[in-house]
This record gives sequence, structure tokens and C-alpha cells, in this order.
Amino acid sequence: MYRIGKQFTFDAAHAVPAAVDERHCPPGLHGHTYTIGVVLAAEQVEPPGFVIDFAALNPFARHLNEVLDHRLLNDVLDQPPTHQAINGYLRRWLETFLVAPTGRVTLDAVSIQAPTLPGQGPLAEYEVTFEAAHRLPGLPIGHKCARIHGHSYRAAFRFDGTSRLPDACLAALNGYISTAFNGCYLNDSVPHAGPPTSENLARHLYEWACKELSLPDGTTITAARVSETASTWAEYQETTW
Ligand SMILES: Nc1nc2c(c(=O)[nH]1)N=C([C@H](O)[C@H](O)COP(=O)(O)OP(=O)(O)OP(=O)(O)O)CN2
Repeated sequence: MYRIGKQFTFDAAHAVPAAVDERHCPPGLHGHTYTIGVVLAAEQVEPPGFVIDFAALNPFARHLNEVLDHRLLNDVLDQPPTHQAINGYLRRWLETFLVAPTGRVTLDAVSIQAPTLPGQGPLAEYEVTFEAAHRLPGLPIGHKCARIHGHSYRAAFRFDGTSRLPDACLAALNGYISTAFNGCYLNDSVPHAGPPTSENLARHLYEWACKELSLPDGTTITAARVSETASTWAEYQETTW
């Protein structure tokens, strides 16, 4: 199972009736910078290795910008604009205009001001960064990611059964990342991962970690996540939920 996530922000005002239990909200008219996290999931990736191109979320970003940003949300929604109502509004938009047309991708979560994994609670995680270049083959002419370009990547490994991986595991992980990823052209350094999309890199790192790390008894790697940019990530894990 693959999941990808992207974060968006918009600034807006709202007022909710005093009777509505809206935590963190003062009574009366006020405003927020809303941070929206969208998580999409698919059992399989499609060429070049995407759940769906992050660019497919651009119309959603435009909608946030044109319809919700710098507005009074009471004028936009047809019910009091609580966080729950805003969440429902955003879900309906995403289901209708993004998810349904694919017939393949599902909307896993929409969060407001909660960019981390929804519904899974705190998990032990180890993060490592690397600086790398790549290009993605098979994209439409003019797609910026078809050009050779680079990112400051973050790779995160989630595991359970222990709160901290043993030093030997961390050394092995750091060693692999620094040899095959950091300072590399990923198309050449990890060709067996497939086109180096975030999804394919996350799957490759998950499988590498499961195979190569000597984990203590009862400890398992539960997921690997790769971020190319500050606002996006892709994650791979073997179990479905
Ligand atoms: N599902 C995926 N979509 C895209 C991936 C990917 O790995 N998985 N990768 C790319 C490109 O590598 C690109 O460099 C990153 O694109 P994007 O997230 O759109 O990055 P930006 O920060 O440039 O996006 P803006 O939101 O427009 O600033 C493309 N898609």
C-alpha cells in the first residue's frame, strides 16, 4: 500500500455559534491560518511510479486560494464553519473532483492543522536526510520533473516494538543512505528502485530495511516515508489498513 500527502495553507475568518463546542476557538469573529493535510492512497502505483502526480492537487490548491483564502468562511459554507464542517467541505471537493475521476485512488485523510499521520498515534521514527538529483522518465513533455533536478530529501523509517533502533541498525541505515543516496544521481545509484519517484524510493527503502537490518526480536519496520519537498511525502508499508 502506498500513501502520499501534501500540505496546503489558507488564511480565513470564521465565527461559530457559542453552542458549538469548537476547541481552540475563541467566541465571536476571529481568524486562522489553516493548515490542510491531504492523504491519498493506492494499492499500486502507475507509471512513472506515482499514486497520482502531486500536480493533480494543483486545482485543489487553486480552489483553496480562490474560494476560501482571505474570506469569511460563514459566507462560503452552507453551515456554521466549524473545523468539522470545513473538513467535510474539503472532503466532498476532493472526492468529487480529484478521487472519483481516477477510479483507483482513495482519499485516506483530510486533516486540519494535523500534518502527521492521522489516526495512528505516536510512533517511533528515525529520520535521515540526503541531498540528491533525479529525473522522472515517462512524464508529459514540459513536465518540470522530466528535467534533471534535485532535492534536499528526508527519509523516515517508522518501527514498533522498541522506542529506539540499536546503534548498529542506525549505522547500517546511515551507511546505505550515504553511499547510495546522498550526493547521488538516483536514476543511476538505485536503478533497481525503478523511476526515482518518492513512492518508489519509499518502497525501496522499506524493503531494504526489512531485509538488511538486524532488528531486535519483536521489532518491526512498519513504514518508510520519503519527502522531496517541505510540503509533500510518500509512504510505503506492506499491510493495508
Ligand atoms: N506522486 C508523486 N508526484 C510527484 C513526484 C513524486 O515523487 N511522487 N515527484 C515530482 C517531482 O520530482 C518534483 O520535483 C516535485 O514536485 P512537487 O511536489 O510538485 O514540488 P514543488 O515544490 O515544486 O511543487 P509546488 O507545490 O508547485 O511548489 C512531481 N510529482
